Amino acid sequence: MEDVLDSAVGAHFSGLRRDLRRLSSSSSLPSSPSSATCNDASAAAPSGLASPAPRQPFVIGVCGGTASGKTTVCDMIIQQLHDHRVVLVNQDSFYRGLTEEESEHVEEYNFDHPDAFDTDQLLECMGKLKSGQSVNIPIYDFKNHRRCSESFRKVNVSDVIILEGILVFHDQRVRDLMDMKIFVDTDADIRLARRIRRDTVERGRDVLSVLEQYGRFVKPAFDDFILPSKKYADVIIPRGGDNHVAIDLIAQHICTKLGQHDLCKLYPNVCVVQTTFQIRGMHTLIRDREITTPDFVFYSDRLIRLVVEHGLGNLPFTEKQVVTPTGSVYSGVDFCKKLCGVSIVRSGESMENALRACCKGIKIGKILIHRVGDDGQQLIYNKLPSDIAERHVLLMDPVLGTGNSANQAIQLLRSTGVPEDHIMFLNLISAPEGIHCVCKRFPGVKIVTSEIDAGLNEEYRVVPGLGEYGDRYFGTD
Ligand SMILES: Nc1ncnc2c1ncn2[C@@H]1O[C@H](COP(=O)(O)OP(=O)(O)O)[C@@H](O)[C@H]1O
Ligand SMILES: Nc1ccn([C@@H]2O[C@H](COP(=O)(O)O)[C@@H](O)[C@H]2O)c(=O)n1
Ligand SMILES: [Mg+2]
Repeated sequence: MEDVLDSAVGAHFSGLRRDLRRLSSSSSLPSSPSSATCNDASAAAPSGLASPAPRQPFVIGVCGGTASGKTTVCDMIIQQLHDHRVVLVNQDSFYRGLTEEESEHVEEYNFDHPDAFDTDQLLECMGKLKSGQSVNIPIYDFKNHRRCSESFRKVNVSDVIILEGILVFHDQRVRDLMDMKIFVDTDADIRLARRIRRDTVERGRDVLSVLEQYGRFVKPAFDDFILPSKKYADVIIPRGGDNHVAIDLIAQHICTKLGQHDLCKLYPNVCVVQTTFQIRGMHTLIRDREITTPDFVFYSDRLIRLVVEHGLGNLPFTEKQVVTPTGSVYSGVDFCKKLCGVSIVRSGESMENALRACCKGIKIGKILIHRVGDDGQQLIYNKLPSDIAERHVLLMDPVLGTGNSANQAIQLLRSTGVPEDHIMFLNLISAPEGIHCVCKRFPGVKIVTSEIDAGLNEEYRVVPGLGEYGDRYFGTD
């Protein structure tokens, strides 16, 4: 046991960028984005996975004058949210089709008035999407001012719904659906220039008709309906798609919101590594009972490394300046040096290599907890660095189940003088019961995990879980 207590030569580790700590994520189900094909059933979300109760999608409203760059901004946000399922719903899809008579006098028709849209149908579709049902959305043809009678766009359930259109802030019922409202603010002359180009190139109009429509309907409607709705915006983006800073900030905010599992909101010290398809894929592999031991070890190691890096990224740091080989000053940060690992034997030992790989020469202590009966836990062994009370402690156990072992280990660390807020518990999967148990008793302890599972079964095993982790990792199953 003594062998594992390496002599520390100052921790040296590669931490994640500190700002990533805000981008924690839940175990929501990444899947392919919604299909955008006509009459086409798209890929369904995978079923039977380790998701908590389904959460309502995050709804973003994007409003702004014609040709302000709404669609462009939405596309840029979607690109940045590539790890999440995002669907774009255009208010334009809900334009009422013109009757024969209206078509004959199309130049008289006001496409910029709220009555031009079937808002009830939009509300019905949005309501279904919010409640997790897929919907068929009409396809509108700007050339003949009608909806396509045979085709529709099937939109599937998703993590984020972006609703975009000139009048999406006009109706309070539509506004009430939104978790975030963005107004794209672009100069009127730029918008008119873009509109002329777009409508002549893409919508089969001539310049004169565009100018005529603009002066008669588009501009007055902007002044009467769109501009007054700007006050409802949470964020105003000047210059539309040219404003990369604003779009980055918005995408980051959405990621943060998406990443907030309900338990993360309840306990601010719970961090879930931001989910990606890679992470989801690795979880799929290690949870598969058919996987071979080498594969289980390989993918567990990859996930553990991510959790460890995420944990290290949450440690305090100090500012530091260095001189680069060009003689310039680089203002950076210095890692927290006083830290150590403690693994809960035996599964926690699987996490030691990742910690060593990140923190050169780190001291790693051990705690062995022997289960006695169903409810009690008895600690039978520990070997910890003598100066542990002065260190930040990364406590490691791949599975947080009931929370009993974790609490017992944390209690032991506390009794050696480690302050609660110097303890970070790293694991791969957490049961909500375990999170409640630890966070209620030790609210200052930080928990970093890669997924929060559904819960515990009657045998106190995490479900869907991944079985006896230690046996699977060390090949003794
Ligand atoms: N930042 C930009 N620079 C140049 N052209 C742009 C920019 N943003 C949008 N456009 C062009 O202007 C037109 C209108 O943009 P779009 O995003 O469709 O606006 P909206 O959806 O608000 O009507 C499109 O042809 C688009 O390619
Ligand atoms: N048949 C139609 C329907 C709508 N319009 C114009 O489209 C504008 C809204 O779309 P944006 O992408 O520009 O937001 C709106 O200003 C309508 O005038 C149309 O010309 N013909
Ligand atoms: Mg558009």
